[in-house]
Amino acid sequence: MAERDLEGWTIAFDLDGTLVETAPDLIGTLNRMLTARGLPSMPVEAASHLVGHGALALLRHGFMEAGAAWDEANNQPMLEEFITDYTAHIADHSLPYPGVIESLDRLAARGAILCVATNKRSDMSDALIEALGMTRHFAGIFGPDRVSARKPDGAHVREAVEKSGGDPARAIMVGDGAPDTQAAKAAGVPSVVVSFGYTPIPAAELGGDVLIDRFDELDAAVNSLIARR
Ligand SMILES: O=C(O)COP(=O)(O)O
Ligand SMILES: [Mg+2]
Repeated sequence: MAERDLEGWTIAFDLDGTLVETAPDLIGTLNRMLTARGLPSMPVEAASHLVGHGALALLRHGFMEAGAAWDEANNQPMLEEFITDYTAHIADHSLPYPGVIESLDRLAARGAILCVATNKRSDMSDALIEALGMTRHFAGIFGPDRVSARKPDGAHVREAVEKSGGDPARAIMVGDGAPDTQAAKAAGVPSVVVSFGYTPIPAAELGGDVLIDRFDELDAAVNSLIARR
């Protein structure tokens, strides 16, 4: 039996690029919207750095990188078109990264509360996590619409932890991008950065406290952050 040494601790996870490899489906939707307008599609590897600030940012910057004009007046219909297509393809290719499920099980067995703090809208986050059979792992799933401000605002992490029944003074954020490390810092929460996500800035330069290359390194990262406290 694992010792319940993480009782009272909450671990908040980013979703896209941290728990789940979602870029193929997100960029798939972007590419269908580009090609429908006669614009060139983007290779997933070249576009994945666009993921992390929500669907509207992905669309806006994806269209601009494809050389298309972006009219802010059309934000709402473009976002709706994106959401309709993406929802229909939400788990065509998306899968949890290797070791994620085992890692979540281990942390829960050690007594930690687990939650999700993502810039993906909550309904799509719920749908993705449910499609992958991962809902049972989380005390709560918090897109920007379930908190008062989105990452990089610290309120996103703080409120996700509190609404999950945890205490921000005993919490850790795990993410792949600048919104995650900045939100964690603003919330006074230490952060673990995964090196395999979607950041345009090198993962080692995001200002996280510990960098990991694989999920089976997360237990040790959590241990070292708690020991430093
Ligand atoms: O959907 C996005 O762009 C970002 O999602 P994330 O916060 O889970 O990385
Ligand atoms: Mg992310």
